[in-house]
Amino acid sequence: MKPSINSKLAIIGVAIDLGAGTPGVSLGPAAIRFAGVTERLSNIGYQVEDMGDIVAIKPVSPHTDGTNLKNLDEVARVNNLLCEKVSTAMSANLFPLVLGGDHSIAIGTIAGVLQHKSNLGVIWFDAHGDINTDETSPSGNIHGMPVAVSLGLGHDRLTSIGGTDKKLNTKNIVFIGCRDLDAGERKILKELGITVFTMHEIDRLGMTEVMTRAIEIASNGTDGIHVSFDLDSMDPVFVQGTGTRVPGGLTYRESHLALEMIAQTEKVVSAEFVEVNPIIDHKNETAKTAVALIGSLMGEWLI
Ligand SMILES: NC(=[NH2+])NCCC[C@H](N)C(=O)O
Ligand SMILES: [Mn+2]
Ligand SMILES: [Mn+2]
Repeated sequence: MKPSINSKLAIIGVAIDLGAGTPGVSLGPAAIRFAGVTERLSNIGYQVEDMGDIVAIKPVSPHTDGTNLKNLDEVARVNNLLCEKVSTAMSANLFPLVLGGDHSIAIGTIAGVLQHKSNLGVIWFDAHGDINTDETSPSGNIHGMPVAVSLGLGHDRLTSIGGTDKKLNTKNIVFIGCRDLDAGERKILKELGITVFTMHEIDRLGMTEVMTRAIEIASNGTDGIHVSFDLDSMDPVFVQGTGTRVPGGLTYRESHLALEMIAQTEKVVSAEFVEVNPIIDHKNETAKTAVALIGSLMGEWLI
């Protein structure tokens, strides 16, 4: 089997749970490595360089600057480091595969990729919208905000990461699998005209049609596609080990089919798999699922 994309790959772990409400996703990178991610990718012909983990340190007091943003200082510090690390990997012509950690790390990953790809398309798999700002967030958890930040919306400690001029374009972002959007998020999504394929559209149109449309949106006028995969996009029966489970999600095969179709485009420049929480999991199954999904995105199934 031949890798479908850049054959040199960097694994970057981010051991952080400070952006999430439930502790434990900081152990995600270890769980995914334990489930054999490096071997799996080596077996399909990738040259894998493990760049190790960025480790978050729990602050004494969670609040900063009088905002409702939980752990803002540390989430910002970690994402600045991640932005640099992703950018360094891409400068060395390595495909950055980022392992979470909570979804706040998409802030650093995307900021890093934007240093190299100024017209980046994004396919975002999630039960949630992750497009809250400090003003709309019901929780203050930063993992519910990375899409907004990557568009330049929200607190400047976050939007400044990687440079305020390097942001995503709303017309090239597409969501897959949403089924739990906050009122404020619906408003933002509507105002910005962002395409969302909720579970309703997936049920109606089928995953093949949804992905055909999604790939078109993320490809149109872009210089690459970033895949951000929150394990909670899948149905809870497949992912016990994730903190914000919502019933009625993607099936195992729907998820794989989607990633396989993206792999076939050969336009993927970076990816992240987030919200794997081994503490609440059963026998590391969620990390194993993540590794299998990574295999599909990286072209394992291609003959
Ligand atoms: N990456 C995630 N799992 N995000 C869940 C976000 C939940 C909710 N919308 C919030 O803002 O708090
Ligand atoms: Mn989610
Ligand atoms: Mn998410």
